[in-house]
Amino acid sequence: MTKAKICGITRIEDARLAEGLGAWALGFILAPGTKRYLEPSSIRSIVAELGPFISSVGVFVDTPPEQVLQTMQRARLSVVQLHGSEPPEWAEAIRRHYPVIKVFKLTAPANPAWLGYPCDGLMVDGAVPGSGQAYPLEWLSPLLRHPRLIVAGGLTPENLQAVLRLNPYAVDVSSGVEAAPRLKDPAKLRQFLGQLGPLSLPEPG
Ligand SMILES: O=C(O)c1ccccc1NCC(=O)[C@H](O)[C@H](O)COP(=O)(O)O
Repeated sequence: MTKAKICGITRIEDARLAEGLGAWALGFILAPGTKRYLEPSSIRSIVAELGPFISSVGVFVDTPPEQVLQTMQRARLSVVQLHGSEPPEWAEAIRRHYPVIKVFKLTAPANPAWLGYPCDGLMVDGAVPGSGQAYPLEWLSPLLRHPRLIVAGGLTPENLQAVLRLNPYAVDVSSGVEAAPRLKDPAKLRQFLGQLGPLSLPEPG
């Protein structure tokens, strides 16, 4: 069953609602200067309010491994997402401490060589993160055999079903469930997460 990561969380109420609706993971943006950036101390306060079984993901862009590890500790996060052009050696260093999701941005069909990158989850995204930019789903074909493929980029409650037909490990969404940048829309969160998990299964018989 495909899982869901809700990214760009900045408020405790959005985190609680997403967790209550069955999200597998929440993403916190740690790339300074970007519009959903949140200070590690604020992330830590939100994470402290969550249950023990949800993954809290720190999203970094080209941050050196030592700094990633320090920030992860300060924010009390559990998974690292590398969203820039990080070399494989950086991922290997971080993986000694945390699971790593590596993101590749699609501007053309996916490159099968990405399957060899040392990571625990492989995410594909649109060209500009957090912008709602989509791409032709056929571009994912070379990666569909990855056991933990996470599909992101321009997802919304309306187009989610097309992606679910590909049966990825997880989907990731940010702007598609927002009322405005930094603020999740409760109705959109419900529409999105309601399509995943046992509640979306048809009634037996
Ligand atoms: O969301 C951001 O502002 C962001 C900034 C810098 C690096 C990564 C960022 N987001 C990462 C995500 O995982 C988003 O969920 C992903 O790009 C999909 O976004 P959207 O197309 O808006 O659903």
